[in-house]
Amino acid sequence: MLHARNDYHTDSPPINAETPSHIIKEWSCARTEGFKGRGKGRFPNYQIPFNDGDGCIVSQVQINAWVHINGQKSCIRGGVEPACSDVEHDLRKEYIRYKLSKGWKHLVVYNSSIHDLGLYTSRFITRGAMVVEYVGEVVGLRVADKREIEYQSGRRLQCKSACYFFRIDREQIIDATRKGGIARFVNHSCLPNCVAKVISIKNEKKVVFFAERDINPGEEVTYDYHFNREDEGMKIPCFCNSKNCRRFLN
Ligand SMILES: C[S@@+](CC[C@H](N)C(=O)[O-])C[C@H]1O[C@@H](n2cnc3c(N)ncnc32)[C@H](O)[C@@H]1O
Repeated sequence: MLHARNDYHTDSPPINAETPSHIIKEWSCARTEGFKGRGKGRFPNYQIPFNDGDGCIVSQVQINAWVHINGQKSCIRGGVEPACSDVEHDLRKEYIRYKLSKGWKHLVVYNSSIHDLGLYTSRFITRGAMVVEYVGEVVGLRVADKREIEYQSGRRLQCKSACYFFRIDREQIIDATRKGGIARFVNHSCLPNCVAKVISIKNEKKVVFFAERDINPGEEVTYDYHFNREDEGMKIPCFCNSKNCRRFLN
C-alpha cells in the first residue's frame, strides 16, 4: 500500500488529544514522510497580513470577533481544545483572515510544465500567508487502502497515475480524488514555494499550505510531497525542473 505503513512516524509522537498543541506538524501527501526538518519559528519575521493586497482589509476587530465566536469558544469555556502556542495561534489567525478575505479568489488552475494541471496565483502572496486549504473526503486507513486499489485499477479515475491522498496523521487521510478543492492541483517541487501544515480549528484538523517565501503573480504554487523513499518498486520521475531536483518523487 502506498500509505498504510505501521511504522509511520515512529520517531514522532502521534497527533491525538494528548499531543501538546505547541507541536506543529508538517505532514504531506499520503505516500510521504512527515516533514520534520522545520518547526516552531519557521517564519521568524512573520506578520499576519491583514491586507490581502487587493484592497480587501480584514480588520483586527473582525478577526477577534471570528476567533471569539468560532475558534476559541471551547478554550474559553474550558473545553477540550488545549491552549496553543504563539506560532499555532498565528497560523489559526492567518487561517481566519484568509477565510474572511476569500484568499482563494486569486488562485487559478492551468496547464503546468511540471505535470498536467497545476495551481497558480494571479496576485502577490507574502511569505507566511495562507495560500490554500487541502480539502476532500476524510477517510481512515482501511478505506484509503481500498480506494487506492480501486483508483489504481483505473476503473474510476481519469488520471490513473495521479495521487490525491494527503495523510493528516496516523489514522486519517484526505482523499481529494472525487471530491476535493483546488489544492488537489498543487504539484510537487523539490524547491517549493509553500509548506503544508496541519492546524487545529475547533478541534478539527485542517491541512493548510502557507507561503514559504514571497510568491509572485503568475507563479505556480508548489510544495514538497515528501513521498516515501522506500517505494523502490515504482520510482516516479520528478519534472519539477528545479536546480536541486532529486529526480524522483519517491
Ligand atoms: C495531487 S496531483 C497534482 C495535480 C496534477 N498535476 C493534476 O493535474 O491532477 C499529484 C500527482 O501529480 C503528479 N505530479 C505532481 N508533481 C509532480 C512532479 N514534480 N513530477 C512528476 N509528477 C508530478 C504525480 O502523478 C502525482 O501523483
